[in-house]
Amino acid sequence: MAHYHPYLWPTNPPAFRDALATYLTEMTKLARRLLGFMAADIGDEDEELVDAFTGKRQSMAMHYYPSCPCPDKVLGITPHTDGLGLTLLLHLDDTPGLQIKKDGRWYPVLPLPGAYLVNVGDILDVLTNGAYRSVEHRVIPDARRGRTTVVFVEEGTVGGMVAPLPGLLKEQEPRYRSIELDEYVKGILKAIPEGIRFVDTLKV
Ligand SMILES: O=C(O)CCC(=O)C(=O)O
Ligand SMILES: [Fe+2]
Repeated sequence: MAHYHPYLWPTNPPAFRDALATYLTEMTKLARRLLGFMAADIGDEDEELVDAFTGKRQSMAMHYYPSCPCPDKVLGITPHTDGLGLTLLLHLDDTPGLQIKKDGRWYPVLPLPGAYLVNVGDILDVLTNGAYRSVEHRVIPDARRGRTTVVFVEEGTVGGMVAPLPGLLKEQEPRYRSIELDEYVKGILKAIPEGIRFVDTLKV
């Protein structure tokens, strides 16, 4: 809990911070379960993937995208892959807007009532040695309706390193070189304005 900073959130309405704390607890449990499924899927029997995320930094954001009369002229969020580990996205309404890129084309990802959108970030890509690929996405505003989302993000490392899980490297060649988390974050911040994906520079 060293990174827990509830004072950053508004005090009005009065129940807001408590509700967020409960939400964070439940999201942490959901993330653990999802990572357990992913670990089983990639043959990570010791659940190194779950350990990589346990007790690590988490963050949350709430996005509001106002409607825009010229949606083809602006972007809600520019194209990117999530730089950190695992993103869980909740739609608070049924306004469309999120798109993912596949084979050079953009495809809409429509909100489903009661469903979370699980977005693989670059660190999860590295930890799983490329088994789970991070996905490029963007947000387009809607012409008539606003859109609100809640984003929960977790970071993962192997002993402070952004690196393929050691257990996987017993039978696979590393697809990424290892780097300390601090250096990784500095790398991302430098790469964004240059329009490059830092994780691409780690590929071997
Ligand atoms: O609000 C959304 O639909 C996407 C947000 C997003 O891509 C992000 O926060 O990284
Ligand atoms: Fe994103």
